[in-house]
Amino acid sequence: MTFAPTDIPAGARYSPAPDMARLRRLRRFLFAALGYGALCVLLVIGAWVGTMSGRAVAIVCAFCLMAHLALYAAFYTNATAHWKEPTGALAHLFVGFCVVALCCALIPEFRGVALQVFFLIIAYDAARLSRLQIAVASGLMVCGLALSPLNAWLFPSGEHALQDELLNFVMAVAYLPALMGIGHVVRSAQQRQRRQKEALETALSQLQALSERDVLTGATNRRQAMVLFEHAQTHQRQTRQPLSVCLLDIDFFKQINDHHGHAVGDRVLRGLVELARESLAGAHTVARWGGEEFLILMLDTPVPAAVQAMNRLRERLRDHDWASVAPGVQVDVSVGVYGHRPDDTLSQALERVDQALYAAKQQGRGRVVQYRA
Ligand SMILES: Nc1nc2c(ncn2[C@@H]2O[C@H](COP(=O)(O)OP(=O)(O)OP(=O)(O)O)[C@@H](O)[C@H]2O)c(=O)[nH]1
Repeated sequence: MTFAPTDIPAGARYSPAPDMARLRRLRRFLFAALGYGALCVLLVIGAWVGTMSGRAVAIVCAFCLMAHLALYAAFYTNATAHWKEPTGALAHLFVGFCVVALCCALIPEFRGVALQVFFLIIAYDAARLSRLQIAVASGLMVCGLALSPLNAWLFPSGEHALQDELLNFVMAVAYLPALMGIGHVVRSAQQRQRRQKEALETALSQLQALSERDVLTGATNRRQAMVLFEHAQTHQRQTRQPLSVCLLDIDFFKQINDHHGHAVGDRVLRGLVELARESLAGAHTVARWGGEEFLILMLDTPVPAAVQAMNRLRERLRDHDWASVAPGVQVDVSVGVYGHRPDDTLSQALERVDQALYAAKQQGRGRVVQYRA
């Protein structure tokens, strides 16, 4: 059943729901930026106490600042949403690689720390990168790392320089498989969690649909019909539009069961719901109220139109060729129609429509009768 949305009062401002994905990305970026901030503080302290070149530190810090301002702009304006990798993990990795490369090239004293920082960056982004992307990033890092021993070999400067550089290189490369493994485990866990969440959501929506439907006919069941009835009442009170309530009962249904069997009776019930749905287009509810009794709620429909619609449905059911269900099956119905008033309670409305149906049965069945007080 569909209801008109509640009107937004004039002058009220519509505020769209915030883009949660964008906010999440921005938060993640700011968290990572804090790490770079800490790195820069460390560098500045190093320069201040005189263990590092102030110029080199200034260059690294300036690069960090510029790169993060550019990244912030991209995240803030949601430009990353159009990127192939909307989380910006690759861009982040690239910035990290440049920072580490700058540190290694300009501040040799800081090389060990810089490499560990790069490990942290990869570990931070590993879950969001594909295996290929991590492999490429790691390969780039290995190449970068290899420059140091190569440099020490080509331009020897001290007794143990080459050995130290080689040791550094081997230690760093040894970390890589572990990092890739961690990335893979985290990513698999995330994917598993996402799949489980999707399966749970699907199961929940199926369960909800099942709990609202009649198992035999697929019509709205009685429990859900009560809920929809209350919604229809609220709708009528808000809009002051007419609401017609109809109760339809198959005439002599017991005889269909007795002559043709219960299975045929079941198929007649299913066929009736199908035909009712076809002939009652619009925002109407067809609910199985009990055995062979159906409640029909017709929103925004005055009683004369509802009576007309019920007569059409009755004729359609009567004239329908039921031979495909079982030869010789005839179906006719009695219907009570009640024009719901905005101040009616649920039980009042149900009692009145039931009285109208009773009158239809009393008057000889096979007819539509409107409730009269
Ligand atoms: N096949 C089938 N029959 C059902 C189902 N639920 C109720 N019935 C049958 O519906 C019949 C209702 O019989 P009655 O209440 O005597 O009504 P009727 O024969 O339609 O007579 P009137 O309503 O007075 O015209 C009973 O035989 C029930 O067994 C169902 O789910 N499937």
